[in-house]
Amino acid sequence: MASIEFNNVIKRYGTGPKANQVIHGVSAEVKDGEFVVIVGPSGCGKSTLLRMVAGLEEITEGTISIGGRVVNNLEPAERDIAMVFQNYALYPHMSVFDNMAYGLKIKKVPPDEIRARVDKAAKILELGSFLQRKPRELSGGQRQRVAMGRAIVRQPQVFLFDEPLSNLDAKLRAQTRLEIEKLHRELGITSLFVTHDQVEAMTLAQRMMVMNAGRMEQFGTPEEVYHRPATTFVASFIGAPPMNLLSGVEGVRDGVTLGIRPEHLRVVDSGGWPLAVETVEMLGAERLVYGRLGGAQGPWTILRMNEIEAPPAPGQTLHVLPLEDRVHGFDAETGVRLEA
Ligand SMILES: Nc1ncnc2c1ncn2[C@@H]1O[C@H](COP(=O)(O)OP(=O)(O)OP(=O)(O)O)[C@@H](O)[C@H]1O
Repeated sequence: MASIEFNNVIKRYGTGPKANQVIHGVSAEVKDGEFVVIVGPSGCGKSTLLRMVAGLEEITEGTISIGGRVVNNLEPAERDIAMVFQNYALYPHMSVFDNMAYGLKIKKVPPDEIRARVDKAAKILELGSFLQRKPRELSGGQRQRVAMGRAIVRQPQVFLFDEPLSNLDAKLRAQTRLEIEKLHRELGITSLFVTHDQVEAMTLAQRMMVMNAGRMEQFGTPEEVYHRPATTFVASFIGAPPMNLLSGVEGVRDGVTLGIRPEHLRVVDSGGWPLAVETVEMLGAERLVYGRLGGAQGPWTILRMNEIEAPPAPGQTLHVLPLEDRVHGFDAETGVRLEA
């Protein structure tokens, strides 16, 4: 096992005046044995970051270390990592056993040991009864487990996952998520997991790295990121529906954007801010009320109500107030969190 250190990592594609810088100086340390999720919207640079750790992409400036050793100039095979991709890339003509054993055979690991390692991985992943099948005889979730098995048998220092669940349907995704969590609990191998899905990030991560346009906006536990977002970007990216970001609210000084999660707005009998209701969405256990807050600029303000509360009608004006200790303040210009 090993830590992973990013030291002012910069990535440019191309050279000269046409160069396109996509990672703008990322510094962070992933601790030995930690499960870290890199999350952000499409194109923010998360795969590029992962591929630089893997050695599939050159590091333009700065360094990446694995276990205290700078790996910038090491070949992928010398980095002691194993990568799981979104398209499992199994060999179709080989059995599950041979797919998992292949990398070890190439490395001339003795057959007894190959058998032992594959059996152990198959047990952890509950693939024991599928070892003689071909990939086409497996479901998508089982194939993804074989891909993970292939990574496990190599006993790497680091696991790298690039959106491994995005080809699975919602139910299987949730199930495989639990399996990956269990895998990490049992093996404790340092893991970097890339996804654009914030639910996946929140549920899997011990810490998450939230990326936006090639910069790391926050690196913290899911609780920290959710309860103390460092920027308005993080505030609106994590959480669905997103945090309300309000400016021009009565009693709030200029230059401050207020952040309030939809579940932290409460309807009050009188006083409070007027909210003109436009639509109400019924989602089963809860309702989302979309409205315009008096004086506030920007998009809808969203209020989350549980289904037991009487729903407002479109056109009605509610009076709402936030829970006092759940109001976030951000610098309107920079988007950075204001303390106090
Ligand atoms: N080989 C390349 N040459 C030039 N630009 C590239 C190359 N690969 C990626 N990029 C650019 O780098 C930026 C980051 O891409 P990257 O694939 O890392 O994003 P991502 O966050 O993983 O996105 P997605 O979730 O869509 O995969 C994008 O703007 C992309 O267009």
